[in-house]
Amino acid sequence: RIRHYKWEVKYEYKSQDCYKKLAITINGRTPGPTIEAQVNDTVVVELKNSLLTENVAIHWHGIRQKGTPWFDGTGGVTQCPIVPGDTFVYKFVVDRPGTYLYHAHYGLQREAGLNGMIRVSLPPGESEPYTYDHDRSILLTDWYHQSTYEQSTGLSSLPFVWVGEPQSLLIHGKGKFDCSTPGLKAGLCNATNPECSSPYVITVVPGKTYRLRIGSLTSLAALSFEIEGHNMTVVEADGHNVEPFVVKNLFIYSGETYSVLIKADQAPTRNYWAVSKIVSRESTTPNGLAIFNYYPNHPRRSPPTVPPVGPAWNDVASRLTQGEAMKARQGYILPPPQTSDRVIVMLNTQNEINGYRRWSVNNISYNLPDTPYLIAVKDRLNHVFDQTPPPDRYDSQNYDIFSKRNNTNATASSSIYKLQFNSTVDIILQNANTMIPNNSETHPWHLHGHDFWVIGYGQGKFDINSDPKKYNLVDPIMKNTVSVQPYGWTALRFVADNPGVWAFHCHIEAHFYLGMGVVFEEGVEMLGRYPTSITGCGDTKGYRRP
Ligand SMILES: O=C1O[C@H]([C@@H](O)CO)C(O)=C1O
Repeated sequence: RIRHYKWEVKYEYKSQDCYKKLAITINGRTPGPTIEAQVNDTVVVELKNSLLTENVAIHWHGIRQKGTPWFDGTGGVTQCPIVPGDTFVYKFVVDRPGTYLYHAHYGLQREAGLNGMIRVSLPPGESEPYTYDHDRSILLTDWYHQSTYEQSTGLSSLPFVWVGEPQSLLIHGKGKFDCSTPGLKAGLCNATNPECSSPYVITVVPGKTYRLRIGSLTSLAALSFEIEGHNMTVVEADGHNVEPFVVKNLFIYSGETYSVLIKADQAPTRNYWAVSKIVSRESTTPNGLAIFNYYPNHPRRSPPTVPPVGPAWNDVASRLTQGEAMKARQGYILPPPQTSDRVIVMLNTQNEINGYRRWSVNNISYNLPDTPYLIAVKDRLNHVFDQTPPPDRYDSQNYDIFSKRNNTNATASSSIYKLQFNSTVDIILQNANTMIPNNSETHPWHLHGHDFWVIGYGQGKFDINSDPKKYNLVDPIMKNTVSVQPYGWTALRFVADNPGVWAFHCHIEAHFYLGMGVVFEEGVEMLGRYPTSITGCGDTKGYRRP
């Protein structure tokens, strides 16, 4: 079946958290409409760019794009961005059930609210290995009052201006900023604006079980999500069934999705709080609040209690515990290849290059070329990006991940990793100290075009001789996004079996913008003709294929 969507993307003033700001909307909404499809449906999105002065591209996060790498929606990697006034047609098959996301993948546009969810259901007659009465989806985001222009200018300026902590946390597009905050410009914040005056409501019928699909597309924040007084049983992560485990609060990083089962089994005479809270950074941002409404109580009736405070922001151990608790569900285990053909260790560092603040992988900070790689590789336009391959290792013997380093030899580059088609690749993401003493951050890494097995986590420096012996090669979960904890490492394995060019990057929007990512290429020579709609920029202006 074809699922056809017609979307218009434009800037509009929105007051998601009572503060008026220019948001990017789809058909007037942020989050945009949820794409609902069944396994093996073809999704067609006809996207009109009405941003007037700005390009756009949309990435279908978690959809592997088998056979359609040109519709991955990654500006500079898989397509030329869509110029103002143009309509671009994305067309791809959703080949697996589960919960996925979509969002802008151009500049910092995700920050402005261009995001939404994708829900792929099983074909009729097939069922999930768990039962529930109703299915609901919520998207968690953080929200800044500055525009993408102000943010991106600050990030690429001397002196460096960091985006700072978000002003609000939104639950499915709704939040509440305190309009009595001193220093606000008159007329911008209006606590009685109907767009924000009541929180998001999840209505439940007492006694019923809900599958709640939770996605995070924060720009920066790692979150803890909880529903007062209710346990959650995690059953799905990034489209894969997990061996069920119960949590009081769910840690969720930007780019991840989870399904949890929640039974409405508490006193039905009242409502409860649903809370999102920033973890892994010491943030001043107030918690996001929604109402978990027990029918027939009034949906706007505030719960009689104070919202739960959630875990401490710096409780790394609990976050690692959740990661380790996640295993592929019995009966749904796809064991990884037991050995790999190549191991790439990626040291994540914050650097300065010519005085400019950047993030790097093995001392290389990523710069996108003007001509998308997919076209450049397919048509052998070797001059459009750096041809020296990036390194598979950093100098781990002499690098102290626990101390502040200047990393003066970091450089910017547009080089890419060429992977042998069908080879098995291990990636070890190694975290380190930032340029601030005694500070290391959390980074969610997202891989396009593939799922990977999460085969190991650890604290401190990864030891290539002993740590691989501890890998879980029996029942590891597959995901498309995984976190790397402060001063820790995460190991993942994937098979390079999807012809195309694929970004792999930190999902913190400002970090990718500052170079924290790499690009993999595999099997592009096997691809047929790409659609000409992806050309038009860099060396492909007025282009005829060689
Ligand atoms: O890239 C970043 O810069 C700031 C800080 O390190 C310097 O202001 C921060 O928290 C980041 O994640």
